[in-house]
Amino acid sequence: MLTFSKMHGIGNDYIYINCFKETVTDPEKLSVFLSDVRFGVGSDGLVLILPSEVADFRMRIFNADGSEAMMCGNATRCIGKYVYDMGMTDKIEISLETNSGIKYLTLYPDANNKIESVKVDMGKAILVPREIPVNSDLERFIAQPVTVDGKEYAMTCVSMGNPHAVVFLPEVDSLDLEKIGPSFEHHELFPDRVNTEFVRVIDDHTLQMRVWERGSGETFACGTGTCATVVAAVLNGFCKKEEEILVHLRGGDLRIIYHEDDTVTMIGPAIYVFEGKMEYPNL
Ligand SMILES: N[C@@H](CCC[C@H](N)C(=O)O)C(=O)O
Repeated sequence: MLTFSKMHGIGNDYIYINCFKETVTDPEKLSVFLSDVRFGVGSDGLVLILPSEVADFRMRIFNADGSEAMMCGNATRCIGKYVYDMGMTDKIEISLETNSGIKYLTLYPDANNKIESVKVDMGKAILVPREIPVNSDLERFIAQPVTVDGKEYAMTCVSMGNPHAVVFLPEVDSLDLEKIGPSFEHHELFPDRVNTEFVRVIDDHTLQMRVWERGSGETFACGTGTCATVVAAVLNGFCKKEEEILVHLRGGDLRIIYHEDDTVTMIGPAIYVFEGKMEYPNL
């Protein structure tokens, strides 16, 4: 039998497997299987919690289509909660190895000594320039023109270990993400595909965001995408560095700070939903 847990960070839900106890032989296929709501459990993908030789723990994250990603902001917070609540650590400052380097987590326990929220030092944002002549350095990064489904958008491309294209729009509620999301994801500009954030600026401390995730479709939240969004908002002059920005997503809110040294801090909740057991599927 395979024991798994379902957890979510503001609705971005993954199946978590504790690989200190379980062995997963084919995580790509297992992610596709488990993510399916009818034949599996239903999730945005699969997260493995593993031992690490360079940090306290290690994370591997697979999208619902089985592709492995470099980083996942919401899963970092959930792993922080999992390892503390399950008694795998008694530290509230832990390090987590990811495919995009080591991330540092601060865990905040509630009155029952269960973790309710987690702060993650997400490392440095990397700006992705456009390859056309420009007048200034900043112009190389912001408002890059892209034509999608015959319509022109201005996007700011930011890597948080994984790639994000951030598009600011006057409103995002009426967008047909099932249609434009895949067109961004598979656009010829992104041979490795891309996560796309559609963002409305509410004021200089508040943003609203919807996201189409590479490999999983529209999700209720994306941690790395929210960080990329705040970085893009600062670059475009909507927000300021060192100020806490509240981002409203479909599943809840995240608090993000883009620092002077280009590192990004993310703060948000982590929720344990249930533990399950299943026969290891015939993949
Ligand atoms: N939901 C995640 C990001 C998951 C990976 C992404 N879809 C990719 O392929 O890069 C988050 O919270 O950051």
